[in-house]
Amino acid sequence: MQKKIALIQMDVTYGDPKVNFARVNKWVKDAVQSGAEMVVLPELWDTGYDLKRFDVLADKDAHATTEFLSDLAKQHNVTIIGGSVAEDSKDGMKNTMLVIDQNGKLVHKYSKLHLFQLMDEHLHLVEGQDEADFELDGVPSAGFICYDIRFPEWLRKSAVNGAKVMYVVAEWPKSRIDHWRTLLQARAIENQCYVIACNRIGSDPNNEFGGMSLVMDPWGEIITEGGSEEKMILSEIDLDKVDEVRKRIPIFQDRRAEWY
Ligand SMILES: NC(=O)CCC(=O)C(=O)O
Repeated sequence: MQKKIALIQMDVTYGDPKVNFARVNKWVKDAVQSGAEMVVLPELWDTGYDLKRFDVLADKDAHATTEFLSDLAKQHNVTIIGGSVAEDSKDGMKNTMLVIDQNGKLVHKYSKLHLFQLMDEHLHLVEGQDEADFELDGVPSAGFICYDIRFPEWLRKSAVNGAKVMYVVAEWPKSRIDHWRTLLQARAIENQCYVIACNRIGSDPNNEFGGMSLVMDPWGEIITEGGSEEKMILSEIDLDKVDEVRKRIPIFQDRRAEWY
């Protein structure tokens, strides 16, 4: 099974959802015109890290953002890994990933589990209480948000549950972009799955972001990499490769979970 994917390595205007909605509208249209069947957006594409103003900016229960992405998905018959958005939930503010199928149905909602203290998330957000796993077009998949990739046990859980594709959405600063690449490669190799990772570009008052969005195959080879400009990265994945790699080195049979 093959799939054509567009990663939107976009700039995000700090604290201005209206401008960012218009941007995403155009990017999704361009991606579909280029033949993409799936579009992946970065972390907090609607507000950026304007956490201090989440009380006025965050979307109540992510209703408006879900509706916006759902309309786009239906209109263009495309699946959207909707990055993450600022959600004003009943439990508090969350950094929430939305996954929408090509019929506009919300198939998965995941709020970031690991809050990143270096960017003050712990002061403004509450952590999610969701599983990372979901099924999309019959493919076992999982979604993670940025700092989550530093917790291999969290991604491993999804691989053990059967995930063949892991989506990662991020606002990862340029200053640690080597960590980004290395961690993603390790997650792909150790879990023998595709890693599809979309990072933003541009800057906000506190950080310059690094781009380098990428698609990594289950052998850990980079199929496509985004560099450091604002752009759409088109890539194709072949899911049969996951089974081939898992057969060649059968780590899921060989692991001795009773020892660790
Ligand atoms: N937005 C994030 O979670 C950033 C994580 C990050 O930069 C890291 O080094 O980890």
